[in-house]
Amino acid sequence: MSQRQPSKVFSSLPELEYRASELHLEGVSLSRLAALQGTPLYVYSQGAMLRALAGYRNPLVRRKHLVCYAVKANSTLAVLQVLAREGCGFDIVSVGELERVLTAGGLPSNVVFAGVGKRRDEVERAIEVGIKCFNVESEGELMVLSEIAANLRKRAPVSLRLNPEVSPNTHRYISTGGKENKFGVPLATAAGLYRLAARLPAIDVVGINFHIGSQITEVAPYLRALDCTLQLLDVLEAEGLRISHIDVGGGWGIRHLDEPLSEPRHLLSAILDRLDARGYGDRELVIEPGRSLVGNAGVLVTQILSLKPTEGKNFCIVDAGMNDLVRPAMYNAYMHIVECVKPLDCLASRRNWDVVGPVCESGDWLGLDRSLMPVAGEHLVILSAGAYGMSMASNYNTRPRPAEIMVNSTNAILIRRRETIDDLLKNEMLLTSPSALSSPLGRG
Ligand SMILES: Cc1ncc(COP(=O)(O)O)c(C=O)c1O
Ligand SMILES: N[C@@H](CCCC[NH3+])C(=O)O
Repeated sequence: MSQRQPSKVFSSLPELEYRASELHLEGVSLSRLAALQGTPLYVYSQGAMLRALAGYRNPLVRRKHLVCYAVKANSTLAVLQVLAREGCGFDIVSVGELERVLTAGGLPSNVVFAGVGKRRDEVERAIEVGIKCFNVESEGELMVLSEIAANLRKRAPVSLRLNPEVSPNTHRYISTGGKENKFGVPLATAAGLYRLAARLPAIDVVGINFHIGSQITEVAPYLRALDCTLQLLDVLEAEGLRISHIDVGGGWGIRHLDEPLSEPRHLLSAILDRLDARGYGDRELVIEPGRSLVGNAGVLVTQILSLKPTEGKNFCIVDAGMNDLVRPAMYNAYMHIVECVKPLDCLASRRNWDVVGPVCESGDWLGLDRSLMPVAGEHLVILSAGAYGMSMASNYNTRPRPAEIMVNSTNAILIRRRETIDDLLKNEMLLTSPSALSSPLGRG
C-alpha cells in the first residue's frame, strides 16, 4: 500500500491510522502531540470511548438498565466527564473515586460502591450524597453499614456481592469469583445474610451482584455465576424479599492484537436470554465494565532514548517505564507496540527488540522480542493503554507521572498536565521543618 494512503493499525481502534507515514489518533498527529507535551504521554480517543459505551447501551435500549463504568480502570476526571455526560453510572471502590465522580458531574444516585474494605468515613460520605447502593461483601461490613446509617438517621441501600465460586479463565491476579479470593459472600451463607439485612432497620435491600474477574473472554463463566445468583433469588423471592436490580459486574476483555473476541453485545444477549428464561427479565440489569469501555481508546506515546544491541538481546530503551504502565511487569501482559513514524517496509532490516524502560528493575519492560525498526529520538506507541495504565501509574524512582490528552474530531485537549518534581516533593517535610510534631508519636 502506498505510504500516502491512510492505513489502519488495529481493528479495535479504527481512529488510529498512519497518514503520510505518521500515526494519527482521530486525525491528530501523535508525534506532534509528543513534541508539544513531551513524553511519556497518554492520549485517549473520545470517539472510541463513546463507541464502546454504545456497544453496551444499544443492546439494552428496551430494558431497564444502568451501565456503571468501573472508575478504577481510568479515573481521570475528563474521562469520567465524557461518560457522565452520556448519563453513565459509576462503580467505585473508594471515597476518592466517589469525589472524582461527583467532580466530573456524575450523579450519586447512579453510583455503586464495591470493595471488601470500606472505611467508616467512606461509608458516611456515600450515604450523605445518596449513592444507588453499597455492594456489601461480608456480614461485618453489613453490620457497620447498618450502624452508621442508623446513627445518621438515614437508610443504606444494599446489594450483596456473591462469591459464585466460578473460575473465569483469566490471570490469577485478576480472578475474583473463586473460593480462594477475598471477594464476595460465600453462596452457603448468602441467603442467611439477606434475611439478616432485611431485618436491619436502617438497611434497604435493593440488589444482588457478582463480579468474577477481569479480561474475561468467555460468556460461560458469567452464565454460571448468573445461574447461582438466580437460584438464590428464587429462594429469597419465595420468602417475599423483592430484589429490584441484578448486577453482573464487569470484566469483559479487550483485544490486544488480532485475537478472536466477541463484542459485549454477545455477552449481554446471553445474559438477557437467561434472565428472560428464568422470569427475571423485568429487573434492572446493572453492568460494571471498565477495561472494555476505555482500554482500547488509549495509547501511550514514548520516546526512544537509545538502542543497545548486545550479543544475546537487542534493547530498545524508552522513556516510559513500569511506573507509567505496570501491566506488562505485573501481569506479564502483552501490549502491542508500533512505531510512531511508519518505517519503510524492508523486512530484512527488522530485528527483534526488548522494549524496556529506565526504571531500576529487570521487570521494567513494556514488550519483549518485538519486531520493530526503532530509531533513537523517535517515538513508539503502546496500544490498549487506556485502562489500568494511568490509574495504576506510580512515582517509583521519583518519576513524575505522564501528561494526558483527550482527542476528539475537533480538538486535542490537555486533560492532565505532566507532574513536576516539585509536585512530587511538595507533601514531604525535612526533619528540621517547623511542622515537626511537638509531641513525637509514641513518646507521650
Ligand atoms: C467490582 C468490580 N466491578 C467492575 C470491575 C471492572 O472490571 P473490568 O475493567 O475488567 O471491566 C472491577 C475490576 O475488576 C471490579 O472489581
Ligand atoms: N489492574 C488489572 C485489572 C484489575 C481489575 C480490578 N479488579 C489489569 O490491569 O488488568
